[in-house]
Amino acid sequence: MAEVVSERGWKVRSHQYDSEGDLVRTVNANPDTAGAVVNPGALMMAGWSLRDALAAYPRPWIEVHISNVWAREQFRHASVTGPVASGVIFGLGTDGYRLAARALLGLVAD
Ligand SMILES: O=C1C[C@@](O)(C(=O)O)C[C@@H](O)[C@@H]1O
Repeated sequence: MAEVVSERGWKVRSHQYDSEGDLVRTVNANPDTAGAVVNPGALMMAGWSLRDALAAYPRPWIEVHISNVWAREQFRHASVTGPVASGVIFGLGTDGYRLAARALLGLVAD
């Protein structure tokens, strides 16, 4: 991702947390970013606080899931976060992160 966005001079800030509160604080603390790529993990199904934080995030953001959630259990087929994303990528493995970074370049004006 860092290599993809470097063409615009952007840097990647990378955060990984297990707790929803830490994720919410991170989203809220970074409104000054060009955009975001978020894999909410299982919080896609019930992370309403994260959903609200992402809905308030003022920049484009892409939801990424490494696995094809539609090919998995029924409970993974609905996302509470996806509807407030600029776009969603799933099932393409970790390439999804690179593709999301590329999509952000297109969504954010120079
Ligand atoms: O934690 C994960 C991983 C995941 O977000 C993925 O990247 O495929 C898909 C989620 O349903 C699951 O809970």
